[in-house]
Amino acid sequence: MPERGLLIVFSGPSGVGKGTVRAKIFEQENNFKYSVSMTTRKQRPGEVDGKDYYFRTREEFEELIRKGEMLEYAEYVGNYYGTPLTYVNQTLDEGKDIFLEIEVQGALQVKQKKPDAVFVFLTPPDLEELRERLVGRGTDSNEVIANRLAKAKEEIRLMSEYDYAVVNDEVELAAERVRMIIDAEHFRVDRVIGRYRKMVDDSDF
Ligand SMILES: Nc1ncnc2c1ncn2[C@@H]1O[C@H](COP(=O)(O)OP(=O)(O)OP(=O)(O)O)[C@@H](O)[C@H]1O
Ligand SMILES: Nc1nc2c(ncn2[C@@H]2O[C@H](COP(=O)(O)O)[C@@H](O)[C@H]2O)c(=O)[nH]1
Repeated sequence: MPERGLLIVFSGPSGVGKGTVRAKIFEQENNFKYSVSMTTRKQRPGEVDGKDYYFRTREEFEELIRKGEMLEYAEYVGNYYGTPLTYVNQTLDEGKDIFLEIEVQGALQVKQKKPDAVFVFLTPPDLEELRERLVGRGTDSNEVIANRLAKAKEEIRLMSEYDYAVVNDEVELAAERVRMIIDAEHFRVDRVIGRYRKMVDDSDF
């Protein structure tokens, strides 16, 4: 049996740069898998179904919740977002690391169900910079931006639930910090001890 992969939960307020930092990490790292989320939000121009998100109706999403097929889900600013369970479990069973990019309510559910996951919170240098990033991205109305900023304050208050806080001042630096955290997590004694115990138990001398 391969050692189980690492489940990395990557959160932070909308617009902080999670997607941007994740893309930078994935440029240099091809051992990770990415969990494509499901949402009922409207598809933005350029977004691809099955790559950026699985875009579904509320009815379809609620049916999957009923069938127990979501690892976690949350309502965020009027839409459902969630993580399909099967792909995550399959990937971990294959011994590969998997990256979830999700908001805080969902992350707290994962913490209950998969306590050995690694929880990383990406922070903005300050709230004004966060607002500028949301405005600069140009994907949301002023009303949606105001709602997302209000959510951001709640989310930052819950940062203490995470294992690591990484500031996204510069994309390259933030990506390097997250990579270092993941590397270090691979060397945790509780992850490798089982292999060494077996080696010692099975040896003839
Ligand atoms: N370090 C940075 N410095 C300046 N701008 C940044 C930085 N990181 C990301 N951005 C910009 O901020 C905007 C938001 O980034 P991104 O879409 O990656 O955020 P997100 O956290 O994934 O948002 P959401 O949670 O809503 O999906 C983008 O326009 C991106 O180019
Ligand atoms: N709980 C979950 N949150 C998710 C998931 N996928 C994305 N998200 C978060 O939702 C907000 C808004 O995203 P946007 O694409 O509309 O800007 C953001 O914080 C995402 O990280 C998920 O599967 N579960």
